Amino acid sequence: MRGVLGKSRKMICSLLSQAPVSPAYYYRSSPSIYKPKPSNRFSWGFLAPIPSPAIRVFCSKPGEVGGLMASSVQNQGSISYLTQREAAEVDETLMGPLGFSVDQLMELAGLSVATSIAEVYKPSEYNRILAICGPGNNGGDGLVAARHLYHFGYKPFVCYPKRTQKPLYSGLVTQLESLSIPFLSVDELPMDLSKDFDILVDAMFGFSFHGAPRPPFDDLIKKLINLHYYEQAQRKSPVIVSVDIPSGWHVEEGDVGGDGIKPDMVVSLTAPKLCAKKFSGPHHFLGGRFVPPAIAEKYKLQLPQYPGMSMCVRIGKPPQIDISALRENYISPEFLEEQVEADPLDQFRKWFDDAMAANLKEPNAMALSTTGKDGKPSSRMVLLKGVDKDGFVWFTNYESQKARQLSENPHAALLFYWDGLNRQVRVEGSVEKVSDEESEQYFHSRPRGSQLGAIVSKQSTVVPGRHVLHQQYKELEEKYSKESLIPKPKYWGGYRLKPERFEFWQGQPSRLHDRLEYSPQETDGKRVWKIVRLAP
Ligand SMILES: NC(=O)C1=CN([C@@H]2O[C@H](COP(=O)(O)OP(=O)(O)OC[C@H]3O[C@@H](n4cnc5c(N)ncnc54)[C@H](OP(=O)(O)O)[C@@H]3O)[C@@H](O)[C@H]2O)[C@@H](O)CC1
Ligand SMILES: Cc1cc2nc3c(=O)[nH]c(=O)nc-3n(C[C@H](O)[C@H](O)[C@H](O)COP(=O)(O)O)c2cc1C
Ligand SMILES: Cc1ncc(COP(=O)(O)O)c(C=O)c1O
Ligand SMILES: [K+]
Repeated sequence: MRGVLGKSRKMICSLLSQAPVSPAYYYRSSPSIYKPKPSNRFSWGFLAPIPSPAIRVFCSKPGEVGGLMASSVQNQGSISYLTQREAAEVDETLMGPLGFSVDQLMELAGLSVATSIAEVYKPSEYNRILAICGPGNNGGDGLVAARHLYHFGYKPFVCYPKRTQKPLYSGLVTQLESLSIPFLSVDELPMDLSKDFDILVDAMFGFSFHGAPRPPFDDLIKKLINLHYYEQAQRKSPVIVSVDIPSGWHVEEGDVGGDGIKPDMVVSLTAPKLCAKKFSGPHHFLGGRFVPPAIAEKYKLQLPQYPGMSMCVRIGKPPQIDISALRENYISPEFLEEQVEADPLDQFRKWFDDAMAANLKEPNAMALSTTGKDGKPSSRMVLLKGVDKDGFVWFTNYESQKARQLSENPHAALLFYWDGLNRQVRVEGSVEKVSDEESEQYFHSRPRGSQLGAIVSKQSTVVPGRHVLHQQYKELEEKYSKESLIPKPKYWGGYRLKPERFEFWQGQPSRLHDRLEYSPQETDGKRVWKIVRLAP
């Protein structure tokens, strides 16, 4: 595989176009409607000459996508949908000339399903999962997903009535058994699935489904359909997550009779199949982050970008958000008086180190709140650039709105929020400018572009347009092109807040948070920090 992928994309394409049908396709666990395979009908060369989109169809409207999880939402212009045949061709190409094994693809597919579920349904609220797995690779994806979900903190159960006797599948079963994940037979399943499970993973059939579902899957699908009636009767019912295809749906036409299952989430794999256009549930995700550019190019596949290192990406319209229902239940270690540092600065450093270790983005970003003589507060983010016994330092423009307010009222509040650690730190005190030398020194440590930016920006004044800033920046770039040192403008420098009060907040369940406040006290002529607990 490394040999093939190590070649240039051009070479891979030509290699693919000559490739015979992959024998690997036959290694897949289950028969499919494409067997027996004609010798070259589904080879790479078959699709290549079709000039215009056989595969790509329509898309969600630009701008329509947005939503709950910034990390996972993509605003795609267009997305390709695959026919049943094309899905199988992509599959066989991946596992033929591109050197993937079924095990690899299944592992990545199952992981994508698990991460998609975890993006939407938190284990604290949706814990009990039943994965209903079919006889083919869709079922295999379900088995893999169940294992990952276990490790993510869910409690999975598996119903796998038609087992495939291949090492890949028996291995997946053994792995689940070693985690003591219960396997339930169809008879052991309750008539009504609504009471015992929070999430039902529908991994019965994928893109090789055809005809009408045969036993025992016909009844299993009915059980999922029945849940819809509980929902209509306002009874709590588990959510249904369909892997790749809602089982029982026609792979291209969708829910033809309108009486099929109505999943809450579909996780399309590799690329959505045509039936996914008919999906109107709230959560449509794409998984299977393994499509090499050569395949995407050759098939003119338009797929969304996966954000960061994510294994899944939300596609389609995001659900309507009920803002009043957005909430987290914080679960953290206890934060007790006995454990905290006597000096709040040491405590701050400890928590700051934790935020660094947790890889949080810009843990030094803090909200700075000020008020002028009118007493009207205003807040904005600034970056902490130093902290020691003398206080908390940041840099800014001395003619900005905040600077005006600080000149009128030299008191301010700082706020750090470290999401992921469920922590907040509040610092309040008096503010003064840092020395000119300190500002000079810091100014020259900044990237050249930021130094020029500081000269350009008459911070908080009205600008006629972005072009004005760019023009001035360009002129300054030329002006200083031969100078090694850019002079710091006199209107730019630092402030230092000398703390008079600290509060360390650690989020806890049921809103019973820990809040420890430090305030200075004179004892025997000595200034010490008094620590008290505040009600949450
Ligand atoms: N790159 C990719 O594409 C990747 C694909 N991946 C996954 O593979 C899935 C496709 O897998 P697949 O080809 O094994 O077929 P799948 O749909 O699971 O089931 C076929 C089985 O169902 C049976 N069956 C069919 N109709 C039936 C009926 N009416 N009633 C009862 N049984 C019926 C059929 O039996 P047969 O009819 O042939 O006798 C056969 O046993 C795909 O959707 C995705 O999830 C990922 O793992 C990785 C990347
Ligand atoms: C994460 C973040 C960090 C920022 N850091 C600074 C900073 O260190 N100094 C600064 O002057 N502005 C910084 N800004 C911009 C300020 O939030 C603000 O827009 C600007 O200082 C003007 O505020 P004012 O009009 O209230 O004076 C930052 C903004 C963000 C979002
Ligand atoms: C206007 C402004 N000034 C200063 C800063 C702090 O930047 P630096 O880290 O380069 O000092 C920022 C950071 O976002 C900023 O937006
Ligand atoms: K399915």
